[in-house]
Amino acid sequence: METREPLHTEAITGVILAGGRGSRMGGVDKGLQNFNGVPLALHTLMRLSPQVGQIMINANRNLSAYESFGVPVWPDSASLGEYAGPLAGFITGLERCETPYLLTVPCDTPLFPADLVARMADAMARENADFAVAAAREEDGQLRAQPVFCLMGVNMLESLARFTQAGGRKIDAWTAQHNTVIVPFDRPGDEVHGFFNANTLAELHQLEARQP
Ligand SMILES: Nc1nc2c(ncn2[C@@H]2O[C@H](COP(=O)(O)OP(=O)(O)OP(=O)(O)O)[C@@H](O)[C@H]2O)c(=O)[nH]1
Repeated sequence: METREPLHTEAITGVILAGGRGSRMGGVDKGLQNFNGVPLALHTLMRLSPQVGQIMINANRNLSAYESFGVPVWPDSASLGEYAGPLAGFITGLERCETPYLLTVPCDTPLFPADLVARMADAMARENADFAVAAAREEDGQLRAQPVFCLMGVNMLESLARFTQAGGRKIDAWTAQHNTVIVPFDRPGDEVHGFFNANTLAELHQLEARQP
């Protein structure tokens, strides 16, 4: 297989996915919940900004609160119906992206690696892949893909539109249709809790205690 040119991180736009219902957190707007005194989406923004060329937030509520963080904020279009899941945020990101590549990150995983984008971009270029998806070793010792951490070319929009119009809603079912490289983040030195996410307020408080 032919190896592609290196993929420069300036060519990547990061989209912070904060558009969910947050039902396991009692229906609150997850991205606006504080993590060590900083709203989760803003914490994510600060961690992601040095890693990408551009950044935006995908949110469906409290848009002015997100806008106060100083980056573009885009809600999902109505085309898939309300709260269609993370792929609705992928579509929004791909439609609004002004660079050749888009990286998705959730707003509820505040300790994700500082070298996330560089390693995903390297792997994608090395394998000449359509997608790079992060993987992390979970508490049971298994290495599992974290499909919401996904790097792709903006040319994937057409494929995603087709997939979702046919009723598809699962990220991994979509990426499986293409050439995907899984990028493990389990080297010695990688933060063990890097991909722990907070679905409930109790999990959010547990994560605060793990902040290095
Ligand atoms: N744009 C958009 N993003 C979503 C939607 N649903 C989930 N997400 C995002 O996808 C990521 C993973 O979401 P989940 O934890 O599965 O869903 P959630 O809505 O945040 O929380 P629960 O309702 O408790 O499942 C989060 O970053 C969410 O903000 C949606 O309908 N639209």
